[in-house]
Amino acid sequence: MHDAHMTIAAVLTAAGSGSRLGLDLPKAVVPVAGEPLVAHAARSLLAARAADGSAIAQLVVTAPAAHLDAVAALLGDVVEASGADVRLDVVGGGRTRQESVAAGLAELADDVDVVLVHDAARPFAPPGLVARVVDAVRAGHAAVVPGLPVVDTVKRVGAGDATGRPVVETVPRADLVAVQTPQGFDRHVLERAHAVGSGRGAHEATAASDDAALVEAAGVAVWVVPGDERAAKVTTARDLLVAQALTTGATA
Ligand SMILES: Nc1ccn([C@@H]2O[C@H](COP(=O)(O)OP(=O)(O)OP(=O)(O)O)[C@@H](O)[C@H]2O)c(=O)n1
Ligand SMILES: C[C@](O)(CO)[C@H](O)COP(=O)(O)O
Repeated sequence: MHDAHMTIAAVLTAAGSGSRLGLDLPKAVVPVAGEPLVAHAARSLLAARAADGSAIAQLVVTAPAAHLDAVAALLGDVVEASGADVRLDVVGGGRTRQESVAAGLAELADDVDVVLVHDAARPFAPPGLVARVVDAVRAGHAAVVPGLPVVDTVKRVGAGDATGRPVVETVPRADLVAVQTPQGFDRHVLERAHAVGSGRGAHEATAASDDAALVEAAGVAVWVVPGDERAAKVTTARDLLVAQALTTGATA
């Protein structure tokens, strides 16, 4: 894990439908500031430089089946504009995010040692955050996630009725973080975690909502580094309005 010549790849998940956003287009190809979310996310990944100056060498994008060619053309332009020598692969996604990441991992080049997994739905994760995650993996942590403190009071609730649910307890929040992407991994740790957890991936009810959960379930420690508010996820129509406002400088 301390080899200065490790090769970095990123799996950029963009194959979701965006059902909570509720538009006709898949979420990753919805434009903000004139460009689809997936293009913004890819540009940020490619702009990142680790402490030793290294950058992402392979970008694997998971895309909706009906948009494979369009996403490949779009991301080809982003890679070309970056001026970097980057291998680009675009693959069809799976039924869940977990399956999509697994499909992306299957495309990794042999010499890749460090894998980032990032959501196109987090289009404005700054390059500095990407670098922070890579540097922590290189420092010896096999699994690294960015996390932000939880600002609301958090309560566990029980089964209720049509009017609401009863509080079971107030959860102490000092030790809680809200986890973002990109998440960074030793390649073999992530591949093994996906292999162990593959039986969960077919259905949303059982699939892991992030890759670190699969690594935890495989018994490997996960390390948290400071997250960044700019890496917020676009999930709902309101999130999209906020992203549009922040990129144009307007108030939301
Ligand atoms: N089968 C899937 C589902 C999700 N994703 C990606 O995983 C990221 C996080 O998922 P989420 O925000 O839940 O996206 P959607 O599944 O598109 O949204 P929704 O749950 O509202 O349908 C997104 O970049 C999304 O494109 C994916 O690649 N393949
Ligand atoms: C991976 C993730 O973005 C980390 O916060 C999140 O788990 C995705 O969750 P979703 O249920 O797919 O929105």
